[in-house]
Amino acid sequence: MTAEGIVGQYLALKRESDADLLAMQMGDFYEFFHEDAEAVGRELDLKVSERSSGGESYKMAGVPLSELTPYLTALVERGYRVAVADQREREDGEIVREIVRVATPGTLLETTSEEARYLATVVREGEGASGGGYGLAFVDVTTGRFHVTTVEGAGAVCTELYRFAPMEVLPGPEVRGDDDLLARVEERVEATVTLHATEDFAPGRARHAVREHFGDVLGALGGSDGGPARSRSGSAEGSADPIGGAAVRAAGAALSYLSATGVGALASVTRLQPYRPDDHVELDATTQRNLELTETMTGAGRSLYETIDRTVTSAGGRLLKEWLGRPRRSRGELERRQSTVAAFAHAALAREEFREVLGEAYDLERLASRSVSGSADAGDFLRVRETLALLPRLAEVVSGSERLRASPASEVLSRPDHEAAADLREALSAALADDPPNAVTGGGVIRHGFDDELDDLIDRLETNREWFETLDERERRRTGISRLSVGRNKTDGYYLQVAKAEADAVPDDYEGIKTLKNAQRYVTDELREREREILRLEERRADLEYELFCELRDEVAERVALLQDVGRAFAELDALAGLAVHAVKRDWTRPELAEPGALDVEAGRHPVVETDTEFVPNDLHLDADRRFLIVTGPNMSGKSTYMRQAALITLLAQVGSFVPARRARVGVVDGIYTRVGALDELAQGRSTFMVEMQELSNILHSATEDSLVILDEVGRGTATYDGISIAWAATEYLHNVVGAMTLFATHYHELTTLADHLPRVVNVHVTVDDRDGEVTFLRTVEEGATDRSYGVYVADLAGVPAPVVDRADEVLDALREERAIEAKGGGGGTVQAVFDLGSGAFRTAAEADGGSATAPEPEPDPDPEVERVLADLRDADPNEMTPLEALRLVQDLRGRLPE
Ligand SMILES: Nc1ncnc2c1ncn2[C@@H]1O[C@H](COP(=O)(O)OP(=O)(O)OP(=O)(O)O)[C@@H](O)[C@H]1O
Repeated sequence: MTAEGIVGQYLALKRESDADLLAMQMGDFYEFFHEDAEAVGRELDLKVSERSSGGESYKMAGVPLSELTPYLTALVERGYRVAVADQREREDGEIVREIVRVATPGTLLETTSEEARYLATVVREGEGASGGGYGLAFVDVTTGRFHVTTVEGAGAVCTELYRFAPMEVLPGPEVRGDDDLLARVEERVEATVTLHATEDFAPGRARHAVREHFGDVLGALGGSDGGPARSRSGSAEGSADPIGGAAVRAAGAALSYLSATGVGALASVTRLQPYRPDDHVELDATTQRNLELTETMTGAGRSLYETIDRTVTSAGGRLLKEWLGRPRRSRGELERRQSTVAAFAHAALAREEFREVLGEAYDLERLASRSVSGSADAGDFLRVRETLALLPRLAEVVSGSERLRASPASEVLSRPDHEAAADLREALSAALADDPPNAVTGGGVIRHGFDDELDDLIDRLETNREWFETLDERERRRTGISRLSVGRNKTDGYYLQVAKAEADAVPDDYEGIKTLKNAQRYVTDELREREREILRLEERRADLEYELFCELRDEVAERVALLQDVGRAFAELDALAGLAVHAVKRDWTRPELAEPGALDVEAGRHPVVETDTEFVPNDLHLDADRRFLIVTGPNMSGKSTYMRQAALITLLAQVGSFVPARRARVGVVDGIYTRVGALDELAQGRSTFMVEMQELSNILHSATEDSLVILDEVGRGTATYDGISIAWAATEYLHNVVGAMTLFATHYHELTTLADHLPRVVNVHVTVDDRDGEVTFLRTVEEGATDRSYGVYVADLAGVPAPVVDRADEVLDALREERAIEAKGGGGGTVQAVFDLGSGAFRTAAEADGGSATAPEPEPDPDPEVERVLADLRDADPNEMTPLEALRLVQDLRGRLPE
């Protein structure tokens, strides 16, 4: 075919696929043309050559067939979707090329990273404005995990997307037009957005895809199979059914996409795991970022995950990370995890032995996926075998320790089918050679004694090879030629080589095939015959071994669920044992889990800050009567740390971990909401105040009385009085209406007075010692408000000249003059109070109106002379008077007043 023909074919195939790049096989290479070649050259530093044909020039870049995988992986990991077209010879001899697969970020099996690689689909029920029910599916083909759920509202969609951090997102047809949602997704998640065929999102088709893959799972899960939402527990009012119609559509579309991209990974997805968002603690995307669970806001320093991760396997690390993003609400499950952590924490010797054995484990979930997709090699199966062999060893360690034996660890370990695992292990041991080569097609993979036919082939091969090995000696003896040797190479095959000087002595049956400078090469009939036999045997052996290997691969693929079970049990125990190690190392304590609405921490610490600071522990107490703490203290005193510490202790407790405290009692929360500084939005050029208000709005809408809310300086992004007003109103609302446990750090000293009038608001402050003008941060949190207004105070500390500081104080007082805010108490019986910014104190509403605190006296009729005095006073303009005139006026007016 001409070059134009090839390029034409390339472009036609490219048009056929919606991939970003196309790799097309041409003989021993995969080639990219035109812009694709440029993109690949740029991304992978690959040489791009300029060709021309028929007056047209085009760019071209290629990679050898055997090296496609690493290049493909690198491109896909950079976010490209790459179609692969293979070539094949038709019966009539013509070479045809067709796309056999599309490698995409969410379907990539050959990944080098240990991170989870989720593909997400998002659909919305019905047309119309955004909001309403959404169905979500998350599938990781590298581990076979497949989660589906239904959520309400676009915010919840972002929350779930942030939790799973997918590599690729497939928006359903209704979501594609929702620019707002897509923009939010793009901002929060670094994923490739792919527009997959609309028809695969259609309810009937999607349901069919789910049924075809999983069987009648929808009925079994108690799902409504597309009908009205029905909850599994039947009790959770208002919460969406995880496997309702929208979720089925999302799941079905994900399955269709996996099968359309042709990676063969679909088979690794063995179970559909529906979940209800309310199984987990609500942790919106902002909060996950603010709490720096898996990455820090600035990129510097260490995240919570990096600080506490002591797992010894990559699957364990992945699971721990997932847990941190999805804390649980079920006390039963949490107590089970805690008991396991406690057992590992106490049984130090057994724990270390357990971890040492577990450290030998390979990533079984990943190996399972490779096995079913057909990409596993013999080395992978050795790793499967070795990892399965750890199961009885780990069981032995557990049963050898009284504490571990009595803990849920032994139940976790007994979940996978040990007998089936042993059978598979034996099958692999029996079949696999000890040190098989990577290539599965060249022989040497299957163990001697596994298959009679193969053994026979190998024996015959050996006999023939031995014949060749001893041939030189035999021929030297037979011919008397001393410089005679036997060799083999690609072009000549086996041959006899005789030094030229002795060439005259060769017998008649020697047939010359090549003349070299100093030697002559020969073959004989028998040698040819033996050679043909060896080639035939070698080929047959390779074929047979490959056949046997494929049978083995099928056998392993059939046990994919078993491998996943073992892999998941190992991951879970690794995560829990890792938490125990950290708990012991940092002297953490097992928190008591309690009903929602209480948080009681004695000598608590911040889990990340404590690792690199001489940390000053602090107490924290919240309960039904003390639900709202206003935290004051100068900049840098430790307010944020104290509040984040509260959130992180709660979160860790709801992951099942121990917590950094001497003692802790944690009421299980339904959500953690935070609103803290706005570093990153600034970088994105958005209005910080707008973002702040959106986040506040989300908290006020979403939090419940079972939630924990952390507010750090809300209202700071606008004019002071607007800021105070918003902070004030938010406090009232959270206190009176929402009732969430709240910690609110503020520099608005004015707010601290709210504690006197809202019954459940309490002031605490972080102490500093500022005697002798030297400031020492004490970091202890004490009851009561600070008696200072810190803005001016900090200016003073910073060395701003005294006249400026004094003047600032005066201006502040002037600003506050005559301004008063009414504090609204919750419930009918609460006294309405008015806050006077001038005096910094509350008065009752009656006092504020000018009366006294007691019952108001009836108003006397106004005296007409007094009215006239007042009228004259109003008309007087002090700016037009000299001081003497003003003095006279005052004297005059006073004289006219009745006694
Ligand atoms: N209890 C503590 N023990 C030791 N160091 C602490 C403690 N609390 C906070 N710190 C350290 O003090 C520094 C300031 O803390 P933080 O950011 O919480 O202060 P802040 O009062 O919120 O400041 P700002 O008002 O400026 O936001 C941090 O570097 C932190 O590591």
